[in-house]
Amino acid sequence: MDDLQRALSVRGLALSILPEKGRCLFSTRDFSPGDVILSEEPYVSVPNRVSVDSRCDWCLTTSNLKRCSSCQVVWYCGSTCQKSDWKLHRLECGALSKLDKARKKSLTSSIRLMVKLYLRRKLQSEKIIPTTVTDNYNLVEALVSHMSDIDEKQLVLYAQMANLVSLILQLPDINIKEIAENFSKLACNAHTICDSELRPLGTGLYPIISIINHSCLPNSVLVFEGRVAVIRAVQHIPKGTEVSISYIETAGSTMTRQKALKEQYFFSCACLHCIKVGQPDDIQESAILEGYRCKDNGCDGFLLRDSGDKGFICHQCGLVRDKEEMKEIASEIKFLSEKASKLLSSGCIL
Ligand SMILES: C[S@@+](CC[C@H](N)C(=O)[O-])C[C@H]1O[C@@H](n2cnc3c(N)ncnc32)[C@H](O)[C@@H]1O
Repeated sequence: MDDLQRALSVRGLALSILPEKGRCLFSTRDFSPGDVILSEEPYVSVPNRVSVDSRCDWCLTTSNLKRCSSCQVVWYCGSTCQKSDWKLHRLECGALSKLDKARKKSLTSSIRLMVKLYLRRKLQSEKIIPTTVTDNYNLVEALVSHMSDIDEKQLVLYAQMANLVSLILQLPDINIKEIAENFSKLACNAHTICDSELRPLGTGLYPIISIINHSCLPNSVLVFEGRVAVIRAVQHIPKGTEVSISYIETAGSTMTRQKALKEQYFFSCACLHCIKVGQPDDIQESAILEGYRCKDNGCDGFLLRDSGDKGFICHQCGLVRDKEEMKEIASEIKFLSEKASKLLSSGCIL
């Protein structure tokens, strides 16, 4: 911990713990908009499984790919990327080569990410890959898992996935429960690696960046430069401020954001945006973003997502419309607007 604090303090950051949020990063100096606060290589990463194109397992490009002739699963764009990944892929290749064709085809990104996580841990513990204060498995151990919040169905799924990982790895002393817990950690800590146009390329685990908490009014943003994750300030961050990013699409109503955060990250956001829930400007903003007018008996209120997630409730007359009704309304609106744009483009409406 002291070594990590020292490494962070060089960057103008400090690790702290808040009772309501757990670990967090604070600034120990001022940052200006655009400043790079932190950048991190992934502890492990995998390309997305894409139907037509494959991606280089190291840099995630789709150009000049050649498949590993031995395992027939992993692709590289050239010898530089292949060499960078070789120590880990040598082990992974041996494990994947033993799988039959159908199993190889059904390998998901999450399974591959977990296999790589355990192989990297093994290589670091055997000192084949060096360990540093910002690149070690202890940082993965420290991640939150929310195991006690997960429902039974999800736990069963994680246990099945853990069994598959264990079958692929064939390592002695492998702990299925620990692998299942690591799947839960990935769910609330791994990041989707995107290109500059926000197209998803892969998934990576960045254990230092994973210390950063969420705000719907964040002072920083996570972007990717290739596989490197970069945290940049989007506003002036004075010394002594918590660094925050947004985990979700912020262009949603307060209830929609709260629902997304609760479902994936198991917390209720209490940022300055969220505490305004129910206030006139929050209702106005939510109505613009979600766009349903009540219109029941001429009511001019807005249908907004209800906090209990039953459906939508009119803030003016209190009418509740359940999710099915809202789905029907949404598809009717879609149908009508498609019809209108067809008529417009055919010149029938002037
Ligand atoms: C990626 S981790 C962030 C670091 C985490 N606080 C820790 O102790 O490792 C995500 C988890 O942090 C907590 N968290 C993040 N942002 C929060 C917030 N604004 N309020 C409360 N908890 C938050 C939630 O438990 C969430 O699942």
